Amino acid sequence: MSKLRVAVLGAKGRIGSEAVRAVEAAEDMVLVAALDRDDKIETLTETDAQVAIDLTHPDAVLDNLAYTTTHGIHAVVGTTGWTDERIAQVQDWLAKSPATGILIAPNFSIGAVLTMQFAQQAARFFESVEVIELHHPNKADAPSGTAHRTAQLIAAAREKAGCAPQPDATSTALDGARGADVDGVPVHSVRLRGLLAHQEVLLGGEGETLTIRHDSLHHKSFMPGILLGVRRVVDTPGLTFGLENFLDLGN
Ligand SMILES: NC(=O)C1=CN([C@@H]2O[C@H](COP(=O)(O)OP(=O)(O)OC[C@H]3O[C@@H](n4cnc5c(N)ncnc54)[C@H](O)[C@@H]3O)[C@@H](O)[C@H]2O)C=CC1
Ligand SMILES: O=C(O)C1=N[C@H](C(=O)O)C[C@H](O)C1
Repeated sequence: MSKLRVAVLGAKGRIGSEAVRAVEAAEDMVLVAALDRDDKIETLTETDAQVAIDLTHPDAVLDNLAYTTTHGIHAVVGTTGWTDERIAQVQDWLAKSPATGILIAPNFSIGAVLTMQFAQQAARFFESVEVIELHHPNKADAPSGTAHRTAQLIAAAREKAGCAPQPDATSTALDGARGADVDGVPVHSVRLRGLLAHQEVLLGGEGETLTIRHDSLHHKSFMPGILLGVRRVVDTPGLTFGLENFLDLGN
């Protein structure tokens, strides 16, 4: 069987450099390009890349996807900063290149994906839910893509179940003290040297709390998810949002 021809964008970055090593070590893949900021994206077509893994920056990812989609190159995207408008733009490009697949995953680690699933499952049983994400201080965006997605999933589950808005009697607060509001769910961002990527979902009800916590302690935690995404995206045309769609989670 021929090997998948894979390129990494953001190859000199924290997660991109780990992805380069993971692709090189995968027996069913060959790394055809490892590009960073000053390299020309045309290298993707020159090297006949089948899949591009984008681990760059929210300011760069859309231009990269415009190129890959137009040229029929599948993409596995870990870069964050997704809004409804940006996703709609990607859908427009895909409509003109219907055989192309794009996977956008807010988080490639299995533990983080399960955290989102468990939080979504638990959300309707508790009066209050808040999300705290904790990352290294070099991170460009806040809140994290994972926390944003977690809060959206929680809010959707609560709305579907007809939950009342969360109680909060705060009448005076310093700006930011109650976090960012994502669809009614407060999301708090901590940036601290020594951390990598961590998240807690706090759920509270009468006389009890439930805390769901996940810790990524090394960038290796994201690699099995990225490699799975590469293997699956070539046979999955259109946009897939979330690695859970490629995992058999039984729901
Ligand atoms: N979905 C997931 O599981 C994960 C996602 N991420 C996300 O991946 C992104 C990168 O994170 P880090 O590696 O920590 O950042 P980083 O700053 O260490 O690396 C980003 C790299 O992309 C390069 N770059 C910028 N623009 C580029 C362009 N147009 N073409 C090619 N390369 C370009 C930069 O020079 C840099 O080397 C962030 O959005 C982060 O949130 C990070 C870890 C896991
Ligand atoms: O920047 C990071 O490091 C990470 N970014 C992703 C996010 O914003 O959720 C995934 C993980 O948290 C690591």
